Amino acid sequence: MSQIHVRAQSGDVADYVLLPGDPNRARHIASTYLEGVTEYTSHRQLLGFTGTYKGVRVSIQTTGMGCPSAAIVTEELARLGAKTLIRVGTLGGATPAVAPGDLVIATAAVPNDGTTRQLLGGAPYAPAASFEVVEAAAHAARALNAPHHVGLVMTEDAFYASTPDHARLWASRGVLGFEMEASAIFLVASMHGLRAACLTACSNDIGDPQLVSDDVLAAGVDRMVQVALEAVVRLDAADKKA
Ligand SMILES: O=P(O)(O)O[C@H]1O[C@H](CO)[C@@H](O)[C@H]1O
Ligand SMILES: O=c1cc[nH]c(=O)[nH]1
Repeated sequence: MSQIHVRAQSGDVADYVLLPGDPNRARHIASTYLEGVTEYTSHRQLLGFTGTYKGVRVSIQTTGMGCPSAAIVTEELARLGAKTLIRVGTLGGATPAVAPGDLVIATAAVPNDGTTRQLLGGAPYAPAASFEVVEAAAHAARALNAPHHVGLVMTEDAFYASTPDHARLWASRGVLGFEMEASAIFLVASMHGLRAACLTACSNDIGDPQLVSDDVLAAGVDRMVQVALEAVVRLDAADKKA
């Protein structure tokens, strides 16, 4: 049955779904990396595409920005039958150790957002990525020689509230960077028994809205997408054996 926002039918969406925030990134991934692509939705610019990568059926579904939109999309993808969700986003680095264009593979997301607070009724909870997907992504990053970090991110609502002091405080607690969707995707995926992960390319230093140069960011985004797609191939092979 078609959903309210992700206007697709069961069967339109693949088991494996990549989740960019940005619709232009969704179109870029679909047109650059997938074969036999169909666009199954464009409602509200939450563009969705399905095709194949190395013979594996994969969808690319835009989440929009922020947890409210990402939670809606995750919920509706679960209802449409998706099984494994991998966010492919950008993040503000919390520490100079995360260089422009570097890949960050989140193990969990500190939930500094209102959507997970509402869903949890204020109960403490640790929104975490699925170990199997993190492992597959880390393996793919090593195989592709993609500079990468594996660890915590913070998910927040207020893009312009972040300051260098806030970033340094959270970096001292192990946070690698800041983004705006992972906590909601992890929680809603867990509530539906789905696997989820979050890969991000570093687009800027936190507190500095100036993005890294277009070519450095584009190269980082493309490395991230290749890592995500190779992780899907690895997961699919393991899933078929299980
Ligand atoms: O590049 P995307 O995937 O949109 O991710 C990041 O960029 C947006 C903010 O500029 C937020 O959505 C944040 O999470
Ligand atoms: O949430 C985000 C994403 C990218 N860069 C930031 O500074 N914050």
